[in-house]
Amino acid sequence: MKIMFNKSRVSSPASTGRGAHVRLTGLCAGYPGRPVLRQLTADIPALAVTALVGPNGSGKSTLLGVLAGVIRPTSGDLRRDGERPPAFVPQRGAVADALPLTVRQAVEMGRWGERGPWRGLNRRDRLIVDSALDRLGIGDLAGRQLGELSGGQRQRALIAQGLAQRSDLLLLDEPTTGLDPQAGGRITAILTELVADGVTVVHATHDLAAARSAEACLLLREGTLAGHGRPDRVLTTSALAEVWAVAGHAGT
Ligand SMILES: Nc1ncnc2c1ncn2[C@@H]1O[C@H](COP(=O)(O)OP(=O)(O)OP(=O)(O)O)[C@@H](O)[C@H]1O
Repeated sequence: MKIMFNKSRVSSPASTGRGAHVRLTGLCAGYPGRPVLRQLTADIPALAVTALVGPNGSGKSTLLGVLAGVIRPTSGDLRRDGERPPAFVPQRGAVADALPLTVRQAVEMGRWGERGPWRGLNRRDRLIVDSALDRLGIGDLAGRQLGELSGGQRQRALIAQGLAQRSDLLLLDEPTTGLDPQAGGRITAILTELVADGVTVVHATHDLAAARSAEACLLLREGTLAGHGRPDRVLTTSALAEVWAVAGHAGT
């Protein structure tokens, strides 16, 4: 992300300071006529899993969009280490179940950013796809249609597609939503394992168990930061009650 904006700055690389992969300073962002994120100042640690937590409409997906570089900050500063564009894994519900794609074809799409959709994959691309399938434990599903898979299997295919982009920053929107606790726990464990491969992981979640197993979290309340840091310190019963009480009051 190297674009410079009038009132905001998005810059890379190596300017975040020690230990941070992304540094937000006074960051504001939203949609035309709809400000959402207000004055966020926080670090997202490198080589860790960070959970974005907050009620519906608190701005988690908007923040993911900013981190992905698809939503421009209106003011403030975003600094990010790393040269490669972030990889974004959308909400499972946003991806049509009936897409006539095999798991391998879906994961191969992760190479399009580098190769272009109309150029065939080379040997290196195919090795990267094989490795992403293996990492997510779905090599044996490679020939199956996406639409035939369970929710947890399909989610793993989407994460493998993100991994095939070979970014050092993986962003995921609610990767465990709609999964049973076992499948959700498996996804959470996989995210933790990816850190050992050199990936910084940020995911938006309503799953408190997943959030608590992250190394860091950002708790959002109506587009502002209600807390950030270690989940055991931030996601206290009183903080959660307060944030959700505000959301209830606002009718979200
Ligand atoms: N494309 C858009 N245009 C205008 N406003 C939007 C758009 N997308 C989201 N919003 C608004 O921005 C605010 C934050 O939405 P966002 O999706 O970031 O919240 P969230 O915390 O991810 O919510 P959820 O948990 O429901 O997914 C909401 O008030 C929402 O209505």
